[in-house]
Amino acid sequence: MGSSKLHQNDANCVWVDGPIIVGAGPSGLATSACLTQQGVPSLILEKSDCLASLWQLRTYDRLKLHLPKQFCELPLLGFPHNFPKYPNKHQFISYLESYAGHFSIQPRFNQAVQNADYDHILGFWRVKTQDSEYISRWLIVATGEHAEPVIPDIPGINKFNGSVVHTSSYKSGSEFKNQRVLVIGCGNSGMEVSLDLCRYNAIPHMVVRNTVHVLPREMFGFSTFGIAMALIKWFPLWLVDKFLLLVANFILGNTDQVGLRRPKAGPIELKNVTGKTPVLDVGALSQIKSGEIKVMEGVKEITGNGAKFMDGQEKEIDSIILATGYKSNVPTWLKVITMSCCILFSF
Ligand SMILES: NC(=O)C1=CN([C@@H]2O[C@H](COP(=O)(O)OP(=O)(O)OC[C@H]3O[C@@H](n4cnc5c(N)ncnc54)[C@H](OP(=O)(O)O)[C@@H]3O)[C@@H](O)[C@H]2O)C=CC1
Ligand SMILES: O=C(O)C(=O)Cc1c[nH]c2ccccc12
Repeated sequence: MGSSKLHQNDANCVWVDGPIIVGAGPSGLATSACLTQQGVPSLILEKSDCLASLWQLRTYDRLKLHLPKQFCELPLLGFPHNFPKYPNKHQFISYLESYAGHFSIQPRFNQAVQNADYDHILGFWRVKTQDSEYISRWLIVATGEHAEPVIPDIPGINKFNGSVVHTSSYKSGSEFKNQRVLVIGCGNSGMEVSLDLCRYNAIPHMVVRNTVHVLPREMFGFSTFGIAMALIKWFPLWLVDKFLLLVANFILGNTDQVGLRRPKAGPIELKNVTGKTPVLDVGALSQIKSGEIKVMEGVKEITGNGAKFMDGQEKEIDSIILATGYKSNVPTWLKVITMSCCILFSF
């Protein structure tokens, strides 16, 4: 079974047996594998020329999963046993490639979906890419929340003389040796990139405009995420949040003192309400405490060779890294969501 049989006519119209899945990332692959196991064919349309393009093309060299492997494996086929607790990106990609191979998943690459419309009269989805129209009764959206980088409009940034890159193009601090680097954003990307920069003797200035929950990656040898997921089965959410914060303060100290103020809502409540992920500390915090990573309040303005901050400080800067996160691109191509015939998946 695996990939769908395709019926293509001269007008580049392709009839797909089974669902069309948009996106060959972890969710798309997992969905296709589960359908295959049930004897249902499917077809994955992938914008890029490879699977898991976010992982292959838009992650930095030293990236490791920050959740233990048992929380990141896909259904039906787990990680190889010799993988470490926190697989690196190369291991994760090779796992996804063998996963696709195992289930004979062959995405159609270089197919950027431009428009998906449900024909209510005929009961079909019409999914248009740059060179074909695919038709199926079912559409599965698996393009994730990280399809496009968020590039904020920061006053003066166009006049900056140095380089400006988003974290999705950042590979390693080797390109920033001895530079003063402004890292805008303090999510997991901002923290990990700042740490990587320190390892190459760059001087990161990390902009923190808001509150943030920093938690240790592990508590007493167990992953914080695993502890949180186990406790939430037995205790109310507020109590688990209180426990996590108590232990986090015990292990990390009071993060307020280094300019990382905690939100009023606890880490799990915040994730549930706003989707904001806690930062799992993999070493940046100790670099902040020792002053290697400088925490700056929000940016007011970028100048030709530096930045002015909300608190009135001014700094000379050589490069800027936007660690400002990602967004979904679904609203650009899926105009009407009919929940009964469209399923949204997120890894
Ligand atoms: N090792 C791993 O497994 C890693 C996992 N990840 C995951 O990838 C996902 C994306 O993470 P990430 O790329 O950090 O994105 P996030 O969306 O988590 O963080 C973006 C950060 O940028 C800030 N920001 C956005 N716009 C501006 C602006 N105009 N000025 C100043 N600050 C701004 C946000 O602040 P505010 O809160 O105010 O909006 C926030 O601090 C997360 O789920 C994360 O956990 C990321 C890196 C490593
Ligand atoms: O890494 C992610 O994307 C997460 O969502 C991690 C996460 C969500 N909720 C938590 C609670 C405690 C520790 C980690 C997490």
